Amino acid sequence: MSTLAGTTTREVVTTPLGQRRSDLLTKLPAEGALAWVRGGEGLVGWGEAARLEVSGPDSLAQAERWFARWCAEAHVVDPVQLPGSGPVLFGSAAFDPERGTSVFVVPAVVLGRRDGQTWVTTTGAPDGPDGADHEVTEFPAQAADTSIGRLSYADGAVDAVTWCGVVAAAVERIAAGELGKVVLARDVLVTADHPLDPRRLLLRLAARFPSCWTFAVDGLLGATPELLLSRTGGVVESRVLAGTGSRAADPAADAVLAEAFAGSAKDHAEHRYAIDSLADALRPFCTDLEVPDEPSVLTLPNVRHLASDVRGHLRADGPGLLALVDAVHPTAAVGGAPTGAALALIREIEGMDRGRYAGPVGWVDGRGDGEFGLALRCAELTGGAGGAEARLFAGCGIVGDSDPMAELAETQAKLAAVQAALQD
Ligand SMILES: C=C(O[C@H]1C=CC=C(C(=O)O)[C@@H]1O)C(=O)O
Repeated sequence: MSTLAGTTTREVVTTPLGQRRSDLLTKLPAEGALAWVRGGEGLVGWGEAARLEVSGPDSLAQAERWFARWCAEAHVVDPVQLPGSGPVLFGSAAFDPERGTSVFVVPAVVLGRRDGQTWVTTTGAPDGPDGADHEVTEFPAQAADTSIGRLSYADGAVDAVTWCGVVAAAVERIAAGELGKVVLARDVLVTADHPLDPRRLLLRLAARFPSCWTFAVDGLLGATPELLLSRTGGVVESRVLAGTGSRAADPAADAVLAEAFAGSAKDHAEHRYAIDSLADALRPFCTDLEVPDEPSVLTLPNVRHLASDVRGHLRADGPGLLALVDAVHPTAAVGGAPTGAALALIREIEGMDRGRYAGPVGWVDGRGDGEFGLALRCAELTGGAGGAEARLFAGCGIVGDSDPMAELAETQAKLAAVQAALQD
């Protein structure tokens, strides 16, 4: 299904706003918030100039063609000429496009900041209500601080005990030689007394996880530490994560955990699968690809991860960013290895519809620059506008020596990222 709003020539006008410091996320309205922000820079958007919902194996390719046609019919005024200025498409793709629906939105208004420069882009019919005069106002501060009251949690598709059994079954299948790694996930349901304001969640996540990418697309909100792929001109970059260690409040205990984690053979094995899958899929499109020999440790408030930053130069005839995302997804950070066997096992035993969790989420502009992360550490607001319900997700890489109880504890530590942001 696809809808292309507006039949008249579109006017896409980017206006420089100079050096502003105010928080981009505070500009968002409560309805239809779109965001991709890290360290105070990035893009926020609202309103819909066009929207595409698509499912099936060629969803990302369809979205790429659709946005190219949309841009070709637009009259663009863009004196800023930075990645993210001019026409922008936000997207949140299903983890498994054969089972889920991917959502793409061209916002009516985008507020962007990069390298200290701020701009606003408005899209609409010439002289229409969403035209270049659109006011960018700040919402009242209390909107982000409004209490949501008590939170109550319930099992998602699979309860915790059953999920441990699912992990044990996966370990047996790995031991039988069917595959090397599979990522298994679970969800929990949360209901609040009062409506969940997406801006409240986004502001709290961005403040607590400044090294992560805080995102919102069509009711899926989170702060992901994992960059699937970015493209800036001919340069592609990725931050591959896999392998997770716990944190302790006491500094001495935390140092002990950090040392054990850095030397953990199990976590290094999990990481190797993920980095190999990304590098193998990306290399054919690149003239060169720098892949670190050893991962580094990324420390977050709730967990620590093994991380590898990959960088390459695209071949001149390379495809667009959405096609590249399609080529690399799912890496073994969210699927497994080999990919086909892992996806088949996830469909067979996970017992949950992932929807857009663990799928690519981010943005692409009319030049083909953009950033897509993996939708991790996230909540899907399920109650509609003004709703007080959400689904939270977390998954873990399972290898031959995984212990189901330890993996359950790992999902709990990952879920804590959004839970802390929800709590008063
Ligand atoms: C699948 C998730 O995390 C991935 C990213 C980092 C570390 C992971 C791990 O150690 O299992 C996962 O591969 C999730 O957070 O839901």
